[in-house]
Amino acid sequence: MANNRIELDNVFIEALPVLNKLNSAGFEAYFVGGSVRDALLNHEVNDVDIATSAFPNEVKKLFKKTIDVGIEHGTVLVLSGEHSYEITTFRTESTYQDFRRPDSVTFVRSLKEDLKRRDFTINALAMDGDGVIHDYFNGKEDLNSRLIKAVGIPDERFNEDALRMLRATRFAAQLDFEIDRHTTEAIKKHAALLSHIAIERIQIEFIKMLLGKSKNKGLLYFIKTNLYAYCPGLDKQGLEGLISIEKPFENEIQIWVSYLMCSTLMPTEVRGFLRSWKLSNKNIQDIETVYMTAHERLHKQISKETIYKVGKRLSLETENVLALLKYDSNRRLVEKFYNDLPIYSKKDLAISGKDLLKLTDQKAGIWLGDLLDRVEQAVLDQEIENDYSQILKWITANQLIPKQK
Ligand SMILES: Nc1ccn([C@@H]2O[C@H](COP(=O)(O)OP(=O)(O)OP(=O)(O)O)[C@@H](O)[C@H]2O)c(=O)n1
Repeated sequence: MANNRIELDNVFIEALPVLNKLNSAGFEAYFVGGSVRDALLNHEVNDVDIATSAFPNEVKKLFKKTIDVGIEHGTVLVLSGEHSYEITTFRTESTYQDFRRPDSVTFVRSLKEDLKRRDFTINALAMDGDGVIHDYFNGKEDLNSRLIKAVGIPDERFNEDALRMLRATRFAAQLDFEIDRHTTEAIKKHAALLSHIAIERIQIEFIKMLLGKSKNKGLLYFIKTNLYAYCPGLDKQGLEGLISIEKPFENEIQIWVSYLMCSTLMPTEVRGFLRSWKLSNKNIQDIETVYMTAHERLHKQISKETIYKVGKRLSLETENVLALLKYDSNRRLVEKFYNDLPIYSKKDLAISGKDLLKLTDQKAGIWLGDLLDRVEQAVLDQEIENDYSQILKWITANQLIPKQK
């Protein structure tokens, strides 16, 4: 058992009196969930959750100070010294009607039954007061292999609570873990269920994912599994923009501004987008202020010509080019395209307006400007080379010279 036991950290030691009291009254009690996972990973543990075989009324009888925080789900908050602990009765979750949290729970006396209904094997670990780990679903092995794997059948876990799919990508980002293949497949299959989940819950996981030290790992799963398509207004370009930002994000405002700068959203659509994520008015105001300032600064710094050409090359609106140019890494990307351009302006075309007038014996008019625009686009799109005879051939083949009156 020695290698199955860990040295208890202070946060756990402080909570031992609570565990001991439950044990002395004849109940089982364990530390569960994220605290055990994090302790095994040698990560800092800030607060601990406790699961017990005692029913809520039995917990309430044992402790002097308790608050019913989620009694219908079996959770009682116990105040002990300077600390408070959520104590939840072992439970199974039976009826799921709407892919959200359980609408009816059954209290049970078995730890294994309780762990069985949890989302991922790495979150289905329990630890007793002696530091002994109780691991029924190979959670420790998955921690070692750095793998997020649903407990039991992934389809069932995601049908119980669709938010878990997003939690998987959040944990991938926070822990730098991969998501198990079957679990990933199940997420792809059930991604649409995310639309049943309240935006407030989605927002919390989305932000946690982006604050994760390996945000790109999470984002790549988020895109690959198509989960993003079921979050309000998110587009791939904006998310890919976030991937290209190398520096880790420090706060929520930074994340939203960066997303807006990279997405296809127009400035006029920004407020509606932020509202659809139910952000607070204060946050919306802060995000808009930073976003608009960034825009203005960009307008001043970058020549109109560059923006125009890059936009043409990438088939992007001016606003989006500005967004891409915001970050150094993106600047490099754009410069790459810019440097790859076959021409940098109409003046670089191998054929001129004068040439065309001479060749066609036509009078100058709107048609000439339109024609040069089309030639420019064809050359930028690399449909034809910037070569006098190739351009002429292309113009003739496409009958782009107006008939003489
Ligand atoms: N949709 C959910 C949410 C939570 N849990 C279980 O409840 C525990 C506690 O959940 P929560 O506090 O939301 O997350 P943690 O895993 O503790 O992670 P963190 O504290 O880092 O958010 C999880 O470990 C997991 O066992 C679950 O099975 N399904």
